[in-house]
Amino acid sequence: MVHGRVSRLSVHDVRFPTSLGGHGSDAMHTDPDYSAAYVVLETDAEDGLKGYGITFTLGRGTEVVVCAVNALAPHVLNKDLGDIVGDFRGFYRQLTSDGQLRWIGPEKGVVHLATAAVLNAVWDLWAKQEGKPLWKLLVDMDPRTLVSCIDFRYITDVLTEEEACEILRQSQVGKKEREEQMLAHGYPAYTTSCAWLGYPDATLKQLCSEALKDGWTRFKVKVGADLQDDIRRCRLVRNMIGPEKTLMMDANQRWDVPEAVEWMTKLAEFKPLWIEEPTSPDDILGHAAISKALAPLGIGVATGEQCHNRVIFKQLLQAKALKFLQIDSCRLGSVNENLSVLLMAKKFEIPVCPHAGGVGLCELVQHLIIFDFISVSASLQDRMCEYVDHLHEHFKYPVLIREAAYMPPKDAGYSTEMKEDSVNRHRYPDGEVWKKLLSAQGN
Ligand SMILES: C[C@H](O)[C@@H](O)[C@@H](O)[C@H](O)C(=O)O
Ligand SMILES: [Mg+2]
Repeated sequence: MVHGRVSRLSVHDVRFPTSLGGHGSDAMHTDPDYSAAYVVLETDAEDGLKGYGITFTLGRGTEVVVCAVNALAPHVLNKDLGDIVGDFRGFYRQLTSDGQLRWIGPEKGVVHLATAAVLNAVWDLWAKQEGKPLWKLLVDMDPRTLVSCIDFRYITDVLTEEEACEILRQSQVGKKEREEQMLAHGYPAYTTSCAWLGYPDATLKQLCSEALKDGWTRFKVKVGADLQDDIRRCRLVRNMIGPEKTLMMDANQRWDVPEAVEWMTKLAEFKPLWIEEPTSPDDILGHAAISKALAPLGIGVATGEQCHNRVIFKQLLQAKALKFLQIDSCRLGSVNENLSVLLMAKKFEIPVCPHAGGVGLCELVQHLIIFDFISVSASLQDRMCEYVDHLHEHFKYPVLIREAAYMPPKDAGYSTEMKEDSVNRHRYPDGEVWKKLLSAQGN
């Protein structure tokens, strides 16, 4: 049972110099250093368990998220864990509705990333105390308790608590079989690792042929900076993977609405399943216009990795602005808010294909999507979870990929815990890795 009072919250600025190798680069983020604001929660329970939570950042700015986490800390410190999870909706609302802090959000930007980091740590601790991996904690929870974690404010016009409960009740049928299916075969994944924008063609070719050997059948390519480059790179990848395998494209918000349509019309010959983030993540009607224009070409719009909150997802769904919905475990307000989006997607019959990669996103989001399959969507049709092959070695419970599928984690918790040594070495700016790099740069 859940027990203990939160006695300490610490937060670390942890950065990995991925920009040195062009890893993670796209048309808008040309030099990301995959980073995290990393939260550790301790309690007075004397059970040796701690809660770990991350939110993903790209390097500079992580210090700002760390500040925001510290600003939220008074809401968590000295709280009884049982009281937090016993009224999780209330606690979520307390964090996101702080009468002063909400002015610098609300439920968006830095303060929401900080909320995600803190709540991810709470979920990790809860699952650890229950001795279950997070996905299993969620799968075993009765519908009433699950929905009691969700703040339905601003979404009751499309999803009420009763409807959410009903969706979960209906999906009880066949749950056991789906859990067995996940344990045996895992959740299908696609890879983004081969075709970051900063990779030269030779690297792209080599990584693509390795991925094919490893059994990958779905590939995502970064596009959007230069049309001729895109045509060359997409042709290269399509030729290597053949006509049957799946290709996705990701523009990371590079285009205006008409530009997105024109550009994608020129890339249509490579038969992409989707174009991801064609324009500003805030432009709901723009996404709808692009979706409509590209539908006759068989190209769907995917978005969500920079979608602020459940309200924007609600409107994207209402406006028929997307064909694939990409939840993010660290941008939305943790599991609580993600649950509401999974349930809305189910209601609108839109497949969820989570955003992952970064540092730790694969570790976290696998729990959500496995839960989604078992307890909400009950379908694998048009669904897959992103995978990126970076930085897993820094995690205590790294993802396990088998035959291009995420195998359900077995360890208790939310797989958020990093190795202590990795954290120490990559702490910014005084960890060993950064001390060396910064002094080499003359800083
Ligand atoms: C800066 C990052 O690597 C992004 O390019 C990445 O999250 C990407 O959009 C993705 O879909 O994986
Ligand atoms: Mg993307």
